[in-house]
Amino acid sequence: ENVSENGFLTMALSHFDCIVVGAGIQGSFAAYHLAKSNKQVLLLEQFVLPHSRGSSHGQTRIIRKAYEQEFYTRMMEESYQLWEQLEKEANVQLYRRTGLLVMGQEEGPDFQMYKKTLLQNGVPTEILDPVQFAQRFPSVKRISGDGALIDKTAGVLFADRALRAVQAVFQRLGGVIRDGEKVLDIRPGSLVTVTTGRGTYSAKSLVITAGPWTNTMLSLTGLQLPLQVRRINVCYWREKVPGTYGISSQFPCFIGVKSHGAKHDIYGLPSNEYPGLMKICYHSGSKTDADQRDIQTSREDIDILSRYVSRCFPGLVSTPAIVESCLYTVTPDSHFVLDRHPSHCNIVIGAGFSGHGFKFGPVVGKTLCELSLNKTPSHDLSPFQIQRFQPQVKSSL
Ligand SMILES: Cc1cc2nc3c(=O)[nH]c(=O)nc-3n(C[C@H](O)[C@H](O)[C@H](O)COP(=O)(O)OP(=O)(O)OC[C@H]3O[C@@H](n4cnc5c(N)ncnc54)[C@H](O)[C@@H]3O)c2cc1C
Ligand SMILES: O=C(O)[C@@H]1CCCC=N1
Repeated sequence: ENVSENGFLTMALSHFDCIVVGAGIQGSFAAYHLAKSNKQVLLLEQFVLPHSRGSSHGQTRIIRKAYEQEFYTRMMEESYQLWEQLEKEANVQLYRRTGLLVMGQEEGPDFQMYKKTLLQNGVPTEILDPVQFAQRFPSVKRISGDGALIDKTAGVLFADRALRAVQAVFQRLGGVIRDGEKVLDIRPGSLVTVTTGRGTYSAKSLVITAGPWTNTMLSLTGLQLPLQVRRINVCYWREKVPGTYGISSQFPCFIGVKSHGAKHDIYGLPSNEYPGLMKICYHSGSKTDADQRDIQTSREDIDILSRYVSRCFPGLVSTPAIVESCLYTVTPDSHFVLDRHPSHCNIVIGAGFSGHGFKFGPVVGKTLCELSLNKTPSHDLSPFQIQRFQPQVKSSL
């Protein structure tokens, strides 16, 4: 494989400053920031790109500053700026502002935390009383006792387009993507050696952003993190009158905070990618294995969604018209892992994005780049350290 068109061995290409494993949104942004720091970077992806087997595929994701934890809201300040920068570099629209409607038990701790974080951080926010809610959203039935607010900064990210854009800019900066090339072995050391099905490469540092395959990769380095892979049913619901909940009718994204007795949040995006269909999902799913996800194990989440849709969204047919699938890689506290490997400081790990990492892609990529280049991280990484899992972290050697 290391033979160029004119027959010379291209040995020079097999050594890089940094190798990134996994070309989902996090690995692609890590590679992009490393290339911007003038590093020679190799981005390895097991599947031929684009693919729909991980967590970063699909047309849309929610972007928002509304979070229960302030550290995410603060990181999003920078993430918005970096998304805008990528839009300019790639000359493509990646974000459309819609606002985010947050609904939840008014006096409950979750809803109160969203409200507090938004207000304390000066995020443009509207609080709606029941009368204002009914006037503004006649097509949504508010659950009695629910409060409602709008994060006005929120909107939709065009996910597939974003992934293509960041990879294209990375390549324009001189970065190398090798797709259809699965990493089979990792040898830690002052130079890390990575073997794929097609060749062996070395680098001063390695970034592992393997999504649902993270523990498979980490087992090659003697580490296991407490990560669970979950299959998410991505459900689209037909509008009885097309456009009722449409992006063009200024309908917002929404989060129903543990609504209607559900253990997890329910969230949705206005109809857009499939005309006449609104995407509404449950923020959990059945445990699976990254390579076994197509074996459906449970429909419990779809039943919860159907009940919610029929109660709160009377303008939708309450059985899904399309069900696609996607994977979450979830940590015990739902916070990310952004850290160095505990035994090998030149191996950096970005994992466990727990179903809410896409919007942070640019800032996560920047952080992984900083860790990999031994720079001081721009954000406080204490919520994301591996040591918080002790004693659940296992050595697999
Ligand atoms: C249904 C759904 C809805 C979501 N909604 C939102 C949302 O609204 N807002 C938001 O911010 N986030 C959302 N998320 C979460 C977000 O999409 C993920 O956090 C993010 O995509 C994770 O990206 P990743 O790069 O870590 O993983 P992935 O995209 O899975 O990338 C990992 C890559 O590593 C590759 N890889 C693995 N092993 C190897 C190997 N051995 N060799 C080479 N390559 C390898 C994989 O093939 C894959 O391409 C949602 C997720 C899902 C599933
Ligand atoms: O990250 C997001 O915004 C979405 C909606 C809430 C649950 C998870 N993903």
